[in-house]
Amino acid sequence: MRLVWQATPLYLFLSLAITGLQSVIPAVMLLVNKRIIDLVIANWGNANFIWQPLIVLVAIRFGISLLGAVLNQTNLYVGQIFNDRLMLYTKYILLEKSVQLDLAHFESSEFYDTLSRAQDSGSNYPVRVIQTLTGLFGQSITLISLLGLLFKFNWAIVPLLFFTALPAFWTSIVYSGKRFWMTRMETESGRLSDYIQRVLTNPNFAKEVRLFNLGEHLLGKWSDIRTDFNGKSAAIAFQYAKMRGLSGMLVNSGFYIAYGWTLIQAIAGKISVGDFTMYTGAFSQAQQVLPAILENIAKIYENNLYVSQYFEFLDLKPEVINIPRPRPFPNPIKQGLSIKNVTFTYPGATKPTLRNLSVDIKPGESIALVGLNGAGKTTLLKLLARLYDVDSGTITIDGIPLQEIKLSELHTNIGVLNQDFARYQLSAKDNIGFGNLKERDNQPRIEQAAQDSGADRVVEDLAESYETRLGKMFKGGVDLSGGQWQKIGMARAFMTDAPILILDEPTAALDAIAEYELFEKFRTLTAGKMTFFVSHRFSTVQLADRIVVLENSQIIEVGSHPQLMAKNGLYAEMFSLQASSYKI
Ligand SMILES: Nc1ncnc2c1ncn2[C@@H]1O[C@H](COP(=O)(O)OP(=O)(O)OP(=O)(O)O)[C@@H](O)[C@H]1O
Repeated sequence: MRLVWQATPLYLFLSLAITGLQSVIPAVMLLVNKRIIDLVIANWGNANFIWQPLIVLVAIRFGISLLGAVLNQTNLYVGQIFNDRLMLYTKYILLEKSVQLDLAHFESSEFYDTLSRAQDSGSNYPVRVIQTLTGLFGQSITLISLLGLLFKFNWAIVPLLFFTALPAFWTSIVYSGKRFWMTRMETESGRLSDYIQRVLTNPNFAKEVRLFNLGEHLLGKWSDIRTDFNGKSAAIAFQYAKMRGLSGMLVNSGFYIAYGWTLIQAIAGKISVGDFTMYTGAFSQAQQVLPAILENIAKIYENNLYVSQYFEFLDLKPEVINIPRPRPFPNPIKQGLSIKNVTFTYPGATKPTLRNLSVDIKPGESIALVGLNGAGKTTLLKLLARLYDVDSGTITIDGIPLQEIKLSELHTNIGVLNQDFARYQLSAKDNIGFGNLKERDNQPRIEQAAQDSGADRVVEDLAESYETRLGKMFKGGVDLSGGQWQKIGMARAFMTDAPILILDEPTAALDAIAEYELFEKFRTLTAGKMTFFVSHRFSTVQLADRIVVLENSQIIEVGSHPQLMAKNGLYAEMFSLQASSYKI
C-alpha cells in the first residue's frame, strides 16, 4: 500500500472512493424496489391512488442507475491511469535499484534468480494486488450492506453463510500458496528456458545457432522445460478445481437453507411481498458476491507472495558503498597509487584470485599487466576501479584508501575501457559521448576523440555520420565489424578527462600493427596520466614504462622491458616465444 501511495496517492484515493460508492448501489436498489413493490401491492386496484410517492421512488431508482453507469465509466478511466502510473513507478524503482547494486551482484546466479522473480512480480503483481484489494473493498461493502438487509430478517443467516464459506476460503488460500511455491521453485529452470529463448532469437547467437545446427536441439530443450512446468501447473490446477467444486457446494447449501427459510416465512404470511423480493434478491446477489470475495482474498494472498519477491530484490544492498564522510579525489595526484598486500577472493570462490599483491605506481607512469589467461589481470583492474572491495591489504591514491574516496568521484577520475566494452545500440555520437557524459553534446570534442582512435574513418562511411544508430537491433541501425566497434570504444575512452586510465584488452580485434599504432598514440595523448593496460601482444606491452607480470595469483616480476628481458624470467620467456612465432 505504501508503494502505491508513493506512486499515485490521488488516483488511489479516487479509485477507493468511487468503488465505495458503487458498492452500496445493489443494496440501495433492493431497498427502493421493495418500497415500490409494497406500495404497488398495497394500492392494487386503488382508483384514488396518489402517484407522487411512487413517481419519487421510480425517479430515485432511475437516478441511482444513472449514477451507477457514470461511476462505472469513471472508475474504468481512473483505473487505467492508476495502473499505468503504478506500473511506471514499480519499474522505475526496480531499475533504480539495479543501477545502485554492485557488479558482484551481476556476477552471481542467485542474483539473477532474485532479479528475474522481481521483474515478473514487480511488473504486474502490485497492480493486481491493488485491483483485487479495491475489488474486495467494494465487494465487502456490497456484502455488508446485503447482510445488513438479511440480518434484519434473521440474524442466524450471517453466521450460517460465514461458516459454510470457510472451507472454500481455506481451499483458495492453500492452492494459491501451492501455485506460488511451485512457480518459485521453478525460477532457475524458468530462467534457463528464457535464456534459450534469447539464444534462439538474439542476433548475437543467430550465426552460431545456424552454423552448428543448434536450433532444433535448443528448441527441444526449451520445450521440455516448458512442458514439465505445464505438467506441474496442471496437476495443481486439477486438485484445486476438485477442492473448489466440493467447497463451492457447501457455500451453495448455506444459501439454499437460508432461501428455504424465506419461503417458509413468506408462505406463513410473516413477511410482505416486497420483503420477500428484497430478501431473495439479497440472497442471490450475496451468493454471487461471497465466492468472489473469497476468491479475491486468496488472490490477494497469492499476489502478495509475488509482490514480496519484488521487495526481496529492493531489499538487496550494495556492499561497495560510500563511507559517511568520503574524501575528495586528490587532484592532481602527487605521490601516486600504492597497492599493499592486497588479497582478494571472489564471492563464493574457494581460493583467492589475488594474493598478497604489492606495487607502487608513480603519477604519469604507464603500466602494462601481463600474465597467462586467468592470472588475475582483469581482477586487479576491477579492484583499482573499486568494482569490488579488497579482502585485505590496501589500495591508496596519495595515501587515501580507495574506500574513503567518494565512489562517483572515483569513477569519474578512473576511465576504463574493457575487453567486453558495451556496444550501445544507440547513435555513434552517444557511443563515443558516453565516455564523458558532461561533454556528450560537445561535437568538436567527440570528433577529436574519434580522430584520435581512428573511429573518424568509420563514422565517415555512415549515412548519417555521428547521428547514425549503431547495431542492428533498431530500425535504421548499421552494424560494424569487431575492429570498427573497438575504434568506437577507444574513442569513448579518449573522451575522458580522468587522470587514471585503464584499458583492458579493448584492442584484441585489431591487427597487431593497428593495436601498436593505437597504443603509441594513446600514450602520447595520455602523457602525464597514469595508465594501466592489458595486452597479450608484446609489441604493445613494450611501450609501457613498467610491466607487472602476474602468475598464480601473485606478482612475480615488475620492471621495464629491458630490465625484465635481462632478468630472463617468465616475461622474457613469453616475449621470446611470441617473437619467435612471428619470425617463423
Ligand atoms: N566474477 C567472478 N567470479 C568468480 N571468479 C571469477 C570471476 N571473474 C573471474 N574469476 C576468476 O578469477 C580468475 C582471474 O580472472 P581474470 O579475469 O582476472 O583473469 P585475466 O588474467 O584477466 O585473464 P584473461 O587474460 O583471460 O583475460 C580466473 O580463474 C577466473 O575464473
